[in-house]
Amino acid sequence: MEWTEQQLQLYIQEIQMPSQAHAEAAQQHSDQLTKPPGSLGKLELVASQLAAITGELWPDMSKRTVVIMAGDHGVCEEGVSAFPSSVTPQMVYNFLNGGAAVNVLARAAHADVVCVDIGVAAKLEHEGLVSRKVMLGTNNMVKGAAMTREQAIQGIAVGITLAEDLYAKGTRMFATGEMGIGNTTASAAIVSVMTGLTVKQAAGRGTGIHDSMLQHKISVIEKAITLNHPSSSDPLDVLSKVGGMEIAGLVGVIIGAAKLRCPVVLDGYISTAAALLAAALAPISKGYMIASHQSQEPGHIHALSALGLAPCIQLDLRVGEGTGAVLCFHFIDAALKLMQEMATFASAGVDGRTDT
Ligand SMILES: Cc1cc2ncn([C@H]3O[C@H](COP(=O)(O)O)[C@@H](O)[C@H]3O)c2cc1C
Ligand SMILES: O=C(O)c1cccnc1
Repeated sequence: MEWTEQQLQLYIQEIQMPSQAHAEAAQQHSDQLTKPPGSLGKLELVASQLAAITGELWPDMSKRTVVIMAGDHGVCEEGVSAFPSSVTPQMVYNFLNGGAAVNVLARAAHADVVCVDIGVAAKLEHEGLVSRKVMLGTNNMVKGAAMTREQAIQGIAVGITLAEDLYAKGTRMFATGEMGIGNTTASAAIVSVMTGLTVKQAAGRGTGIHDSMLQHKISVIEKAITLNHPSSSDPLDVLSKVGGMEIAGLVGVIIGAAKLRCPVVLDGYISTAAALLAAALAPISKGYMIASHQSQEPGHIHALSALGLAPCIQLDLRVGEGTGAVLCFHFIDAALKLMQEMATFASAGVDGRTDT
């Protein structure tokens, strides 16, 4: 089914604010546990946020899914990645066969992996693949728009309907993952337009490009922005002109998760570029986002702070796929377990503070 822009806006209007009352109730409980108040730092904050999101004090987050959106980028013909576009479909099969980094980390974190072909240039067939191809790779953004506005909306709709389907099958927590050679170029363009960072600040080494290729990548992104004039006040314009189809899909997953009152754990730079667009389209969705980690891409921390988010962990990751987001599930599990299992000052007979 094709979505119109109006349908998307109507869906977005249904997103509810996370419940401040539940956040406060969770914080009050946390303050009664046998530790100095606030001393568990982000673990306490995440537990309160989960209560606000779900409306339950200790929600069951055991059914969790990392959604890997895969798409190709026309801009790769400019030479912006250390690897060829052929790696995108090859890695899709690797995900489906369980051999990628994200698969291993997902098994360790008891998470399901769902891989979606939303815009891979090659024809893909595998019984485990979710085939939702909107286009055969984006157009080269230095020659025109990466995709049409309608295709951007279709990509978002794919992400939303997938989130709805997964929710119907029991998923209560989402992680964003992606695969698409060239997608740190599209992400840097989005981050630059949406945050006002210069392209030089927003562009990083992606798969590990050397200095001269990085300079070239910066000039390619600058050229694409000059040619297409994406409007920072119109996220669909930015997505269609300098985005990527897997990024469109992730915008949809984020908006869908927010509408479904589920936390959505963001991975690295590409996921955060999608989150900037989702937040611009649906500001309330920000309350449903958890920033998992700080990527080695230099613009990532700035993109996160533009969203008002702070990463839970810093492991020098620069692989994407959803790896950091899935690792963060362990941290979230720990936060919930502490809240449920720690003794209170009263139950353990521990004296409270005396300085008040
Ligand atoms: C084997 C391999 C596995 C990956 N898994 C994620 N990425 C990551 O690298 C790509 C982005 O970097 P760039 O913009 O420089 O192309 C994306 O596909 C991202 O998911 C991979 C890249 C490679 C080569
Ligand atoms: O931050 C990321 O997610 C990232 C960084 C480099 C390459 N691929 C992904």
